[in-house]
This record gives sequence, C-alpha cells and structure tokens, in this order.
Amino acid sequence: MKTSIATVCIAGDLREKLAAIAAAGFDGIEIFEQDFITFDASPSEVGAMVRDHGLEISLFQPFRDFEGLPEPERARAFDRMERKFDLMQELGTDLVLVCSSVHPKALGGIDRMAADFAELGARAAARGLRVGFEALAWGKHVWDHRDAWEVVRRADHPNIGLIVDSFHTLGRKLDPESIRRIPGDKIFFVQLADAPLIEMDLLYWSRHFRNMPGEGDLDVTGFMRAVAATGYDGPISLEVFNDQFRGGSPRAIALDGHRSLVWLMDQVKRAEPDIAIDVPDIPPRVTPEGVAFVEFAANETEADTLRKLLRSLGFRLAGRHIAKQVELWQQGEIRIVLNTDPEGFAHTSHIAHGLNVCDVGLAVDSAAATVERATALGATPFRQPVGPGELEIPAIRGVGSGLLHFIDGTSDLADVWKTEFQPAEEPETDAGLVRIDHIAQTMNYEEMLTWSLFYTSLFDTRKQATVDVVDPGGLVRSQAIESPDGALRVTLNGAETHRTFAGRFIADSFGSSVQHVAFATDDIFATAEALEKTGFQALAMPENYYDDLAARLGLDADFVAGLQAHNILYDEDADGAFFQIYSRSFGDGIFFEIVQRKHGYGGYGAPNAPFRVAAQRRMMPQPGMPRR
Ligand SMILES: O=C(O)c1ccc(O)c(O)c1
Ligand SMILES: [Mg+2]
Repeated sequence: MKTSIATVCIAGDLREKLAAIAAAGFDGIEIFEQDFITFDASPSEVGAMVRDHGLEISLFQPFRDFEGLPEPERARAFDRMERKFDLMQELGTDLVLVCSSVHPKALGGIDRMAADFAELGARAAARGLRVGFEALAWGKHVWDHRDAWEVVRRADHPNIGLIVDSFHTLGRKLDPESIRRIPGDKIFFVQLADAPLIEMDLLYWSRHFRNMPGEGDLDVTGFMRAVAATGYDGPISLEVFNDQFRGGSPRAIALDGHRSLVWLMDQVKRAEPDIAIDVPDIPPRVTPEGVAFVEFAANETEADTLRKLLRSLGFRLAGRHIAKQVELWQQGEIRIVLNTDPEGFAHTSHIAHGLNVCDVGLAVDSAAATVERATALGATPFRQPVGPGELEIPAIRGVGSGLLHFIDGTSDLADVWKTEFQPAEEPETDAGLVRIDHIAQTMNYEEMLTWSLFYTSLFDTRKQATVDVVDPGGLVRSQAIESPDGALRVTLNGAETHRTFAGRFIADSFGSSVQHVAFATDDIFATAEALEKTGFQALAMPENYYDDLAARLGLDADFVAGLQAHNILYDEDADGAFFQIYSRSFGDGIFFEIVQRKHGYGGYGAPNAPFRVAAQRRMMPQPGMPRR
C-alpha cells in the first residue's frame, strides 16, 4: 500500500518539504496548490523535482466551487478547470480533488451536480485525467460522503470517483461503516487525519487542529477499516492542517506522519484479518512489564550529590560494573544506574546535557520484537561496542536525547545485573520504596504529540486526558500514557515557555528528557518516618496548602496534621486516594517523587501540581541570592 502526504502538513518551502517527506519514507505527495503557486519554478520543473526525490504526485488539490453553478459561473468553472488540467499534465499527475462547493451561488440537486461531473469526466478522459469529489464537512449542499458518493454514482463516468477524508466524516460524527458498501474502485483517493475532540466551528477545527492518526480522539482506525473493506488499493494520504506542524521541524513532523500510517495500517490489518491488506507484517504492540532501570549520566561531583540523595531515600549501593565506572543502586524492585564512565553514550550525553537521565530500561516480553516493531515505526536502533563479559542489550534512541533499552526474561538479559555487576556487599537498607510508579518527561509543548505517538504506537498504552498545570511562569500541559495494568506509566509535560520550572529545565539541560522519577511505596507514613531517620529533606509545603486541602476535601484535622508533619501531598478520585512526597530538586531541576496509590487511584495528583511547582520555584536560586 502506497503512502502519501499533503504538502500543507509541514513547514518549509516546497524543496524543504520534499526532502523531509522523502527522508521519512513516503511514496508520494498531494501537491497543495498554494505550495505550488508560492514556489518559483515551472510546473514541469516542480514535477521533475518531486520525482528526483523518488516521490510521485499522487494528487493535485484543491479545486473549489465547481459543481451546481448557474451560468455564466458554470462555464467559468469549466474553463478554470481546463487551465488546471494543463497544469496537472505539466506537473505529471492524473488526479485532482474537487471539494464540495461553498459558492454563494451554488445550487443544490444531486442530479444537477451529477450532470456537471459527467461533463467534467468527459473532459478529463480526453486528457487521460481523473477527478475525485470530496464532501467538505462545511460544504453548502454536500457535506456528507454519502451524498458525494451519490453524485459520483449518478455521474456514472469512469474518470469521476469519490475522495473520502476521515476528518470530514468523523468530524461530522458520520458513521464510517457507510463507506464499506461503496465499490473500492470508485474511491479514487483516501485522506487521513485525526483531531482532538474540541467543540468548535467545523471549518476552524479542520484548518487548525487536525493531527496525525493516533494523535487525536477520532476513530481513524474504524474509518480505515471500512475503507479497506471496499477493496480500495490506492494511496493512503495524510492531510493534516495544524498550526504547530506548519511551524515545526519538517523532518520530525514527516517522521511522525509516516509512523502514524504504519501504526494505523497495522491496527487495521489486525482488526480485519479477512481483508488482504498490502502492508508488511510487524510484531504487535508491545506490552510493557515495568521499568527495569533508570540510568543517570553524571560527573564525580554530581554523582556524589546523587549518591547522598539516593542513600537518604533508602537506596543502597548494590553492585559495581565489571569494567566501567557504573554503579547499581537498588531498593525493592527499583534499580538506579549511576554512570560516570569517561566513555560511551552516557559520557556523550553528559557533555551535551550535564547530569541527566540518559537511559531508561523497560522490561518487555521480547526485547528483539520490541526493537523490530520500533524500527518499523521509524525509530533508530542503538548499538555501542560491547566489552568482554558484557551483554548486548537491544536498544533504540528515544524521542528526546535519551536511550531506551529493553530487557526480557527469556534470554540471558534477565541476568544482566548478575553478569555485568559485582555485588557491593553493603547491608540491606530500605525505606519501603518498592517499584517505579511513573517516569515524567519534560519537553517543549510542540513536541508532545511526537512523544505520545511514539509511546502509543510502540506500546500497548492509552492516553489520559491532558491537564493544564499552572506555573507562575506559564502553562504546562501534562498527559499520562499508561499500559492497561499500569506497569508502564509515563507522564509527558509540555512547557509553553522557558519561564516555567519545566521550561527552565529544558533550557538549562539543553533538551527534553526525564525530569522526575516517582517511586511507589505501600505505606507512605512508614516511608516518611523511615526517611526522617536517613536525613531525607522533603520539599516543604506551606500551611496554606494544608488549610485548603482540609477545606476542599473535608478532611479530618488529625489526618491533615499527619500529612503536614511529613510534607505529604494528598488527593482523592472516585476510586481511591493518592499520597505524594517530593524531594528537593537537583542538577538542572531533576527531582524524585514518592507516591502511594490507595484503592485504585488512577491519576497523578494533578490538583497538587501548581502547589508543588510553586514550592519548587521558591527553592530555585534567585538572582543575587544563595539557594535556600
Ligand atoms: O479546508 C479546506 O478548504 C480543505 C481543502 C481540501 C481538502 O481536501 C480538505 O479536506 C479541506
Ligand atoms: Mg481533504
């Protein structure tokens, strides 16, 4: 199955767009007329430029306000189309999209429109060209693909077909199943876009908020299943109008687009096993089993700070690497790897970002299958030289600057801690931290969709609704991505400005990455008491917070006093309760969190986030003042 993307989807001039589209692996493009007109080269030069990139022009679009016009506008529309036919022939494409009319003079009537298309079909056929009719969700008379299909059916011309666009169908809440009964050879082209569910004017929503399949809330998979069932075997093409994408990195957006199509067609193929769909077989979405380790890159001074902090959190040094300056710190099932080695990826990462989480290890069923799926989705596999006695652990580059390693239980990989580390013989210590609850990654707001698509396309995960966290320096949008059983929980935090605590972290560490790691305890008060003995310094929460908490949730005074005594933050949802303790931040604003989930609490303490952020900001060094 061929893939295509409309040139409107991404930033840059036509040349930059083509380079990015070709590099991402697409087969073709929809040339948006605007992109052609603004480019200073002849149609045949543009056609050659596209083909030089190994791409074909799968569609020329849009042609507006064609059908249903009275004379003399009708004759004018045909003349106009003849000029565009000339252009298409010079460009080297045989298909044009006509979108349903919004012309004030356009008349209704299926037969009138069908007659216009029948005549247009004859003119197109004379030149060996084809015309596809698309129902815009806000068309004057035609705004439903079923009506567009009826026009095409009655036009009854081999050179006239239907174009379906998931946004117009799903945005109008039309049932995509109605597409299943249309003959596949009468569908000339398929455009795909997703969008977040926001109540607003259809046209505005379409022109500014579309996103890649899987990035929004529409059932693009259901739409594409119905299309696939018709036997349609033409290109599947992205047509995404999005303000951020237009100003984003052409390469990154093109890669996201290609990834979304690979994900989509894999979903469709699995859901419709009886339909022959011409896409390669790839391993299924991976079920994460947990976070196997979190690795910090540090220099010696930073490593000392981190060691002290880890000890104060109840961790112990569990092992030293057989060959490298790498330590393993452990508590419960939590493994923190501290890498100060002067060579390798961690060192390079430290040079670029300073103290940072350079690597996250995930436990999966099959590490090899995970890398295979990730690679099919456009991720870059990672390798570095393996020393004697070391294992080759499958890895990829994550979306930020870090790595993701995959550890499975079926091979020697499960024994990596025994194979590569010598026990440190330190006495067992414990503050009751048992496992990693979640990992929080911070990025610029514009990168959030890239990250969420990365996780949701590779792993069996779902997105929670986005919440806004108000930082005194601006908004931070936060979205959780979770596997069904919670074994992997990642929160994505998109900073709009560099004045927020999260934004400052990105600026100071020169890139997006893990800003905090949350450890789970099964008894927050026991943990808090243990931490008092180990010298842990919690982030101090103000009295105002506790007064409000008591009032807001109607809590018992003794209970609130207990929370306050240990700087514990608290939240409740319909199911259960949530307790949080924060560490002070270190490095460029990294911190740890300790959480307890009671009775299936499903969130992340979003109501507490503004108060936590404010407390962290109070601890930040102010100009001319020492850090408190
Ligand atoms: O917003 C528009 O006008 C427009 C144009 C062409 C399309 O294919 C489309 O889906 C929307
Ligand atoms: Mg369209």
